[in-house]
Amino acid sequence: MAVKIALAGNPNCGKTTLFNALTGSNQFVGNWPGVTVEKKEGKLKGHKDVVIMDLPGIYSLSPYTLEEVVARNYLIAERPDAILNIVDGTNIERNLYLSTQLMELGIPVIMAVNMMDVVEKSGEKIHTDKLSKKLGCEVVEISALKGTGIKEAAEKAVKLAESRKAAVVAHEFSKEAEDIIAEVEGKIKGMPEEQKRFFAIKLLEKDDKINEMMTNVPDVSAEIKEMEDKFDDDTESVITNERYVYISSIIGDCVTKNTKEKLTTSDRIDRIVTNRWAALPIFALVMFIVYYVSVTTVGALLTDWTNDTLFAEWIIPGAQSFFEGIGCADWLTGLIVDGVISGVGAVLGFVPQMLVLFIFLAFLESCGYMARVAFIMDRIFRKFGLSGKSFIPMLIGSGCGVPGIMASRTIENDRDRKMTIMTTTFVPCGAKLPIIAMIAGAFFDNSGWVATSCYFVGIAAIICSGIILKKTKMFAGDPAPFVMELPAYHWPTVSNVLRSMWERGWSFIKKAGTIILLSTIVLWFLMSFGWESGSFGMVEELNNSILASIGSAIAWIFTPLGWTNAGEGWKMAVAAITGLIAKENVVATFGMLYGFGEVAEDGAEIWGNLAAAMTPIAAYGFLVFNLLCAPCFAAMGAIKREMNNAKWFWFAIGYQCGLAYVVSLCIYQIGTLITTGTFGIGTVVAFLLVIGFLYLLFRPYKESSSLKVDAKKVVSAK
Ligand SMILES: Nc1nc2c(ncn2[C@@H]2O[C@H](COP(=O)(O)OP(=O)(O)OP(=O)(O)O)[C@@H](O)[C@H]2O)c(=O)[nH]1
Ligand SMILES: [Mg+2]
Repeated sequence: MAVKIALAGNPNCGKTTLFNALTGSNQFVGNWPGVTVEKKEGKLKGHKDVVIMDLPGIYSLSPYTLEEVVARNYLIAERPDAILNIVDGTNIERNLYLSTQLMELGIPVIMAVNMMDVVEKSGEKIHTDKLSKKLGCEVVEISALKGTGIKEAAEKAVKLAESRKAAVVAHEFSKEAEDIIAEVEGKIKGMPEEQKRFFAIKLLEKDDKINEMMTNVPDVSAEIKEMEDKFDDDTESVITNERYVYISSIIGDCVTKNTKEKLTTSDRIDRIVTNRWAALPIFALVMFIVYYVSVTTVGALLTDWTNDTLFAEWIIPGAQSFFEGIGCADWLTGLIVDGVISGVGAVLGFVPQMLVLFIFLAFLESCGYMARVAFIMDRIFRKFGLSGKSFIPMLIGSGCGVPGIMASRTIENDRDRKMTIMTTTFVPCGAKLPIIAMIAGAFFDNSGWVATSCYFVGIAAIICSGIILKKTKMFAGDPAPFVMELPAYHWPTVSNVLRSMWERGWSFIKKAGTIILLSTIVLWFLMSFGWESGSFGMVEELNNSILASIGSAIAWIFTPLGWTNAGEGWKMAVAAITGLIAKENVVATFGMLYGFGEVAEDGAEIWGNLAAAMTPIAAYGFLVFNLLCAPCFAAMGAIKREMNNAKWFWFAIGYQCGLAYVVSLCIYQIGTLITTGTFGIGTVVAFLLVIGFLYLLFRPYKESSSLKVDAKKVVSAK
């Protein structure tokens, strides 16, 4: 039978880093607490029958948020054969709080003190031998990042697990507390001796979920009362206090601190980047650089080469003549060249830009800056009644919306969580980058502000939605307090950054080879067949195709958004709809409908045809529509899972599409008024929408509105 070893520890102590190193997996690692939200299983390298389980980080075994519940339930209900307790060596005192709880579970524990590379640099000493004796478990020193000591730690954990010894608790609380715990233990029946302490303490703490995990629950109200009377405090605080007293009693012996207290580099950097005034401009600048470099400079050079030379000059003409040369049927050549290569190729052309973006994101995530951004944004969010915790899902969402939505699990408050799920995908994800780059290239001469503005349009949409939704009954309430420790900055290793980039880039390429390929094939059939001169068959004129009929049937919806030029509005409509399957499809659809391959043959600019189809204002509106409207199928699935309620799911999708439509309409109508002076019904509607929007944004909160009424009454009474 396989042996199961669970990695448990505080958030951000390096569990996933160790898990990846031990199992050869590629799970997501980031330098902030709360990265892992689901348990992940992997086989220990070199051991066929040893399963390692990566768990979300927890501060204690009293869970508050969804991902903490995952970790606790696994430890209690599935009982791994051993726990490898990862402890952050730079923060050992606080980490031991969880350790004392893990050791009460009755599962053999081995402790790995991680981040030893940092500890050694700081001049601190951890005496593992003493620690081991006091805690009654083996303690080893490791650095998950550098890979030192991890093999030994794993081997020891395997041995411990295989021994299947029951664990004994070595630490002790004060005599009074221990006596009461012993009384409760005595009342618990039908449970192995070594597990009793954990349940006894949880019963004393009045943990409301522990009853479900026990077959018969003894009545311990007398003991609770006894403890509360003796210590003059509630039981939970008493036990917490007992733990800390115990930890401080041993820590002096086990750790020799570096007495020279000096300002660490992290503190010095934080003085600048989290400065009240400089923080936001720095963040804006960082994001500008990220998007500027990835969309406009380095990324664009690579992408232009891939699009203009690789695809346009070599692959497409090459494939065309190859298939014609071997006498392939016309329709098949069409399918392959005008369908698959034009569609998938148009998407793949943007891969270099995406990889550059992913390198930046990986760097920002693993160096620790992203955690600061959440902290900075919290100051702003709080003013509007939002929690900065909502910002972490967004940061993750700038890579891909699916993990972004899942990261909402770290949010305790259910309303805030729902709101975050609804708004996270507003931030441009990797798959939206091709749309941004295409529009920036075709209409705005690759200007850097287009991409950066998209990022900030996304943030603005989140903040505005937050404010507006918070003022409705559904979401009213104070934001949950946001407490996040700021991890120390560190240089990410090159291999980690590259691995993270590749992981994301590869899943993107895989998508191009599956769902996007499939979409282009279906689209090609729809755009190549139709009714022409009274009979059904392959059409000469694109406007006679089935796709054109479908598109035209819905195109009127988007007429107010300006997607109408030259009667080609249906192409935009079709592109936006296919974008709901996967965002890259927008580019693939344009690639096919605007002849990604054909234009190139006469040497014209690759996206020249597209540029002629819309005004730049409408194009920007189109871009914003695609940023804000419902995300791809995968992300919609994630929304459905996380909401776990059909009504909420449809509300979220409806809200996203509605907002996208309104914003896009206002951009087009008001932008057109400014640039050309055209005024019409659409303009009036746009202004009314803006006024309505401003009203929703600035109307007082429910509580304060009642105050105002009172004030008026007072005035009139006079
Ligand atoms: N210097 C140093 N950094 C490390 C070490 N181990 C992990 N890290 C870094 O610590 C950060 C957190 O690592 P993760 O593996 O994501 O931590 P985790 O415990 O899985 O975090 P959660 O999933 O949030 O609970 C990352 O930036 C790692 O690169 C180490 O031994 N030394
Ligand atoms: Mg993790």
